[in-house]
Amino acid sequence: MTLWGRRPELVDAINATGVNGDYLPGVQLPDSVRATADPAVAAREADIAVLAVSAQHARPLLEEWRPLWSPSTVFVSLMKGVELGTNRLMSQVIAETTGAGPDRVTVLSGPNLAREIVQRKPAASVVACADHNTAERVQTACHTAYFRPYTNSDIVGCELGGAVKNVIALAVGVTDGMGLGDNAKAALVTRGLAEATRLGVAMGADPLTFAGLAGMGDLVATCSSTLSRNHSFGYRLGEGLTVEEAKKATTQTAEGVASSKAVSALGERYGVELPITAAVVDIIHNGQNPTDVVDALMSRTPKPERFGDRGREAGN
Ligand SMILES: NC(=O)c1ccc[n+]([C@@H]2O[C@H](COP(=O)([O-])OP(=O)(O)OC[C@H]3O[C@@H](n4cnc5c(N)ncnc54)[C@H](O)[C@@H]3O)[C@@H](O)[C@H]2O)c1
Ligand SMILES: O=P(O)(O)OC[C@H](O)CO
Repeated sequence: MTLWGRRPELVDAINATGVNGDYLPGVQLPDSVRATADPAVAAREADIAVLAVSAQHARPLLEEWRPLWSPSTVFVSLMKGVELGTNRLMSQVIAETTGAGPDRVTVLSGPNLAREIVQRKPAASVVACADHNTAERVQTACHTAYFRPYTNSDIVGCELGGAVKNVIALAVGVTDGMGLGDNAKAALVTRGLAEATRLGVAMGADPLTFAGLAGMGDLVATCSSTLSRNHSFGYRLGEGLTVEEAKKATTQTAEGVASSKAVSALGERYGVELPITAAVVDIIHNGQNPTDVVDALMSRTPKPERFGDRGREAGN
């Protein structure tokens, strides 16, 4: 297994010690992992390419790498973000930049905090692909005694579940940082799930996907874990840090920060009301005060929890 990294000094350190000290200090990587700073070496003979850079940086890299892939390489996106500007899901970015058809583009999404996985604690996930055989191939490749992947044909639902949960985790982090309690957290998780489901259904996803690992599962993990970068980022804002201060204090990617704007734009494009996402955008991108935003969210017009019995929900 070959791991590509940007910085030659980190690549050399990984090969010399078997440890990625900048991202996973203290974790011994399997002997089978070799690192390289040369993307051509990593792509050469790659049957399966796992893509895990931050979502806003994926397109330029993939464009640069376009000539490197074999025509049969299967792509697995771990990226839980939506591209700013185009509002494209990562599977769409991968398809556009590699030329791969739907049978070669998969998404792996679920409650998968990296630190717990490298500690080999049990986790489950979903491999989504339009082609069931490809999904099964990736499922087999990553199934271990401590990692249990399920297949799913709903790529849009799985991907959107992963991207929207980051935005909701930011919101939960804010209310946790403000000391607003567990009722507020439960309300945001539940209505956040409704928000993700509404948008997903409008985009052609199966609503039941959001009750699964890539929906509810990932919301629970991300909104309740101190390991979550999105939750931690929101928490800092809730404690009173400015957005710039929170960015400085965050060394890894909190995808929801940029993606909140893209998710909000998707809501506008598909005519879906996303009030929690709008609240996160107001705090992070429009300079609004968290206390005012929470007040505004709570004082919205009262609504039924659901309209009718066909799963169409009111805005929350
Ligand atoms: N860490 C997790 O627990 C976890 C779990 C599931 C999914 N993900 C998803 O995986 C993706 C990556 O997250 P992460 O945790 O690895 O983030 P990270 O911040 O730890 O690492 C991001 C990586 O992208 C690289 N990168 C940053 N800017 C770059 C650029 N301009 N060009 C090339 N490379 C660049 C960095 O060098 C780094 O290796 C995100 O979409 C995240 O949502 C993360
Ligand atoms: O640390 P976060 O907030 O990016 O979340 C990591 C994973 O997506 C959890 O499944």
